[in-house]
Amino acid sequence: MHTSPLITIQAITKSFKGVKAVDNLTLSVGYNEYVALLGPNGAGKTTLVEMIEGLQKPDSGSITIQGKTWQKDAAFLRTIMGISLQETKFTDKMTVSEVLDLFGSFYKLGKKVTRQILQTIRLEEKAKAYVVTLSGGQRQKLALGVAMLNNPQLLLLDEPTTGLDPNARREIWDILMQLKKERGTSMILTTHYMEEAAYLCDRIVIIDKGKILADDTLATLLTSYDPGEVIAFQVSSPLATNSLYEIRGVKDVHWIEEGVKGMLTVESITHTLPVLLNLVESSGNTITSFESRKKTLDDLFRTMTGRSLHE
Ligand SMILES: Nc1ncnc2c1ncn2[C@@H]1O[C@H](COP(=O)(O)OP(=O)(O)OP(=O)(O)O)[C@@H](O)[C@H]1O
Repeated sequence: MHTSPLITIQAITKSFKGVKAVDNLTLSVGYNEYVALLGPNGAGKTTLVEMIEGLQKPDSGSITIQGKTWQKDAAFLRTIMGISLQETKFTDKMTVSEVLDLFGSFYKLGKKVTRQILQTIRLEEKAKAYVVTLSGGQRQKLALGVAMLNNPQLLLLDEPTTGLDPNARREIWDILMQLKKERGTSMILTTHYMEEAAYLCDRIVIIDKGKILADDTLATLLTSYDPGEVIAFQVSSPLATNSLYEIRGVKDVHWIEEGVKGMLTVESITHTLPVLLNLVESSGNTITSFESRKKTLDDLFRTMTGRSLHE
């Protein structure tokens, strides 16, 4: 049993030309814990991850990993980390197994280990294929294979499935879940995909402007921070915002197109819906599209910041 977390980050700040990319941020990550960093472009995710990786130095604050710091124990920290950067580039002139053997040789690993990794990342049938011939998903799997060669305690993955199709994404998710179960790995993952954070991670940390807005399990984030349900709708002619706020149980009105296409956050769909339909019909208006659903992390983020995660 570990008594202290794997990573302890205390009040770190990093500025670029007066802009605080990471702003007095405190966070810890436990052993065998998977944590997702979720936030819009420019939120500070990459800067935070690069400081944990030792690629950037905080202006102030401290980072300890397994009780060690980059200032004193860089060589040790390198041995416990597996890193995959956004869009890893490998030379096209090598085959898949040559890439794994080359990186494996840095850790003095024999071919037996690299064959095992090839199996884990499910690229055996591509062992002799040149990197240039691989699909996007296969390249990402290879990058993951390289990141896991040294059997790392901590995996740091920057958008590992961006741009991949759902099947390739799912395969990478399976590999990561297998690692968690079989090797007790911890992971910090940055992503723009809520489903990815939800599927893989024990905790979700929402970041904006270098600060943590929320840090919790998905279930807690969705229930206790901002409970409610969502009605997304479109009408044929404009509705007044006031008239919507007058409906009992409506907590928020967000227009995608002012007056005609919007989303209501409501306490209960079953209570609000009949009143909404009545309001629309009694004014001779028509609903042209309609969808009701539970809240998502994107809704939560919009409530917190007024913006979407995907802007
Ligand atoms: N080397 C740098 N020089 C100047 N500004 C930087 C540098 N690196 C990051 N920034 C700025 O710091 C802020 C945070 O950037 P960062 O790349 O960490 O965000 P991010 O959340 O990873 O975004 P994305 O999802 O787009 O990768 C941004 O305003 C960015 O422009």
